[in-house]
Amino acid sequence: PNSYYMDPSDSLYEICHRVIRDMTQYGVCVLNNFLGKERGLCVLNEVLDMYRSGIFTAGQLVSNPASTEAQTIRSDLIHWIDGKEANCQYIRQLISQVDNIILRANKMANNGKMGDYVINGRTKAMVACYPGSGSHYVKHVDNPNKDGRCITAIYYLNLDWDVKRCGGLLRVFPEGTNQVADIAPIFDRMLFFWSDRRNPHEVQPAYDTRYAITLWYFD
Ligand SMILES: O=C(O)CNC(=O)c1n[nH]c2ccccc2c1=O
Ligand SMILES: [Fe+2]
Repeated sequence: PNSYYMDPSDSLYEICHRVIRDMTQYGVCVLNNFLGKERGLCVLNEVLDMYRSGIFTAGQLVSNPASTEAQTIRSDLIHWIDGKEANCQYIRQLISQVDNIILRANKMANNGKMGDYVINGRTKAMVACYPGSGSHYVKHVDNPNKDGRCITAIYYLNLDWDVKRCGGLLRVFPEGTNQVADIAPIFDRMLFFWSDRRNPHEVQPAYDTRYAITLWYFD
C-alpha cells in the first residue's frame, strides 16, 4: 500500500475514508505528516523528556543467538501512559486525534463496522524505545489469540531516520501473500494495521534510538 501524505487541509472525513479503504484493501494504512512538523516535534520532546527522566521499564533481554558469548541485547523499553500525566499535553492531543479517526471511521464504514469490528475502546498509550545497538523485536502477531485487540495504531517519532544507516525497519508479512510491507519508522508517520494473525510483523535490529507510541483499539 503506498503511503498517503496528509495535508493540513485534509478533512477528518477524507482521512477516515483513506483509513477505511486501506484497511479494507490491505489491512495496513500509512499516513505521513500526521500531526505536521511543529506538533510532531512537541510530541517528540515530551517523549524525550520522559525517556531522560528514566521512567521507562527495562525491555526484555534477548540473548543474541548469533554470537557465541552470552551477550544479551536489550530490546524495547516501554512506558505506559494514559495521557493525563503532567508534561503529556501533546501526547494527549495525539491520542485524541487517533481516537477521532478510529471512532469516526468506525461509524463511516459499512454498517458501522470497520472490518468486522465495532470498536469500543482502547489500551493506554505504550511509549516504546528501542535503544539502538541491535535491539529488535522478533516476528510476532500482536493479538494471536483473540484478546480483543483489533487495530494496532503506531505513531513514529524518529527525525532523519535512514533505514540503511539506522535499521529499525518494521516489516509486515500480510497473511496470504508473499508480498511484505516495509515501513520505515520515520518522524510524524502514523500506521494502522489489523492486530490479529493477518499481520505478523517484526522490528529489524535498530542501531539508533528509535521511539514510537502505540495504541491498541479493541471491540
Ligand atoms: O515499533 C514498531 O514498528 C512495531 N512494534 C511492534 O510490533 C511491537 N509489538 N508489540 C510490542 C509489545 C510490547 C512492547 C513493544 C512492542 C512492539 O514494539
Ligand atoms: Fe507488534
